[in-house]
Amino acid sequence: MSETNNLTLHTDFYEINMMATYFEKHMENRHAVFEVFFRKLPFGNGYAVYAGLEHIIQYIENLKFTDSDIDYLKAVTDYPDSFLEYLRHFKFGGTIRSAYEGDVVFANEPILQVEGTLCECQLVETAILNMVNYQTLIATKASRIRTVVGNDPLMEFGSRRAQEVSAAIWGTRAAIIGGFNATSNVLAGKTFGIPISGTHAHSLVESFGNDYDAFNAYAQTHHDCVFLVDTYDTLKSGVPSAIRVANEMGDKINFAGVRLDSGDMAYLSKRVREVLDHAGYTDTKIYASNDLDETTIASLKMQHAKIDVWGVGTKVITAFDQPALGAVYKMVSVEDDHGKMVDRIKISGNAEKVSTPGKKQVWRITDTKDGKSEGDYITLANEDPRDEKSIYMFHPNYTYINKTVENFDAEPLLKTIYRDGELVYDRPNLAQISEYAKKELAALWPEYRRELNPQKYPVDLSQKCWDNKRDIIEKVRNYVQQIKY
Ligand SMILES: Nc1ncnc2c1ncn2[C@@H]1O[C@H](COP(=O)(O)OP(=O)(O)OP(=O)(O)O)[C@@H](O)[C@H]1O
Ligand SMILES: O=P(O)(O)OC[C@H]1O[C@H](OP(=O)(O)OP(=O)(O)O)[C@H](O)[C@@H]1O
Ligand SMILES: O=C(O)c1cccnc1
Repeated sequence: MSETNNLTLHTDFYEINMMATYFEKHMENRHAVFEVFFRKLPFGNGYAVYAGLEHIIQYIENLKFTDSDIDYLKAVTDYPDSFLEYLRHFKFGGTIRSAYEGDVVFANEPILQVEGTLCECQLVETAILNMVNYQTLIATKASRIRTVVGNDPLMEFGSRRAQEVSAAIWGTRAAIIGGFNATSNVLAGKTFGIPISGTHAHSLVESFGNDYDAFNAYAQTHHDCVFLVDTYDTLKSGVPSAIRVANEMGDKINFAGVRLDSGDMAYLSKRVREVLDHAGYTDTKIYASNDLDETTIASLKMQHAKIDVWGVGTKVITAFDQPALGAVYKMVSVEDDHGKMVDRIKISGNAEKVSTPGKKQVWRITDTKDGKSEGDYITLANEDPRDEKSIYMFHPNYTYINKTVENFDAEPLLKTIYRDGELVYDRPNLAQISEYAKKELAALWPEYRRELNPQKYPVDLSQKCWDNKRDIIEKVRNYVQQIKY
């Protein structure tokens, strides 16, 4: 959260162990390129909403082994003093290219790239994956919920159920990127400038022992009032007590809403709406909470529930139905003994798991006429489709799925955030990021956006990228065949 947080040791031990080996073998300054990608979209969604970059920037800004870090490593490892001294003076001097927070991203394409010395690339793997994996997952879950909620206000209520403090705070921020409007978490509000929003708990009513006294007391201490009406009996006691207090207080309060937190919310919301309207409170909103997610909300919408404001906690902040995104960080190119960059691959028996070697760029291809998405086109970093009149896009594994695209615009997805250790990215605020996210999502065809069984968005390789991959697979195959032990 705080800019002064030093998370340098927030890395897996094996990263520093590899750094020690590179250092001993005088390879620490070899140039390398690593890329982050995930293999499968979460929740069966048609896209993911990228988040995590702000925390990565805060992490990189504070990346430094402190004296106490060095003392700790000296105590628990057998690292030679020369390596510990190297760590003491370690400074991140690499280049990071990344999607922007709020970008829609897809499986099997690089969403972040780190280029620098072998050592610096290796050290940052764990923290970068930690931040991108969690925040992208939450932003995507939030976006699914936003899809079914339409334009209704959507509040994040999850802090009490989040996987500890940092997840609550950064998860809330990610939920805002995914389309939530406000949070109940006051620290997240202060830290990121998120609007804070809140009603009251059942304990307020229990403290007074009845709805009327509790609402009355609340109304005497707050102008804007949303009363939680389900503690004892929503229709017999909760709503009538809220109306009585509102009538008595008149203009002294803004009777903004009532909140339902249990029972059949389709039935109750319709009945409560009738009662409020009948009493003349047609502008008073009905809030709903209680284990909501995109499925229950879609169902409530289908039942024409009269709910105006949605509070969602557990299911968004914990990404309840899928606990991890599974993004990985893979080496794609490294300097050899002769100072030449060689592309690297990770082979797998499963074609989908074979990594795509080489430093790459992802181009978002859109139709010039309507700005709508045609697909993503992965090229080697030195290719630029903007120089071409038409591009041939084909599926990397099923090459018979292909198309030729003309009259297109191509926007690079990976933008430079750090150049040689220097932050060159002008960071937008969270409100700007969520506006951007909304705009990017709108550029996707609705077929990719629906939350149930969406169409698969094309993520294709350029011919050069594909040829490079095939050549390297061939080389690895030859190498494996000639091994004799
Ligand atoms: N009309 C409805 N259609 C679909 N789902 C609903 C409807 N009304 C409520 N739900 C959802 O059904 C679930 C009901 O949860 P639960 O069994 O805890 O019932 P409850 O009435 O809230 O009881 P409790 O008082 O113990 O909280 C919640 O996830 C809620 O959001
Ligand atoms: O259900 P979620 O989506 O996670 O939303 C947050 C929940 O947290 C509160 O319940 P809790 O029982 O913790 O406290 P309460 O006494 O205020 O009802 C609130 O009433 C919601 O039901
Ligand atoms: O303000 C609320 O209504 C609220 C806050 C946190 C959790 N549940 C509800």
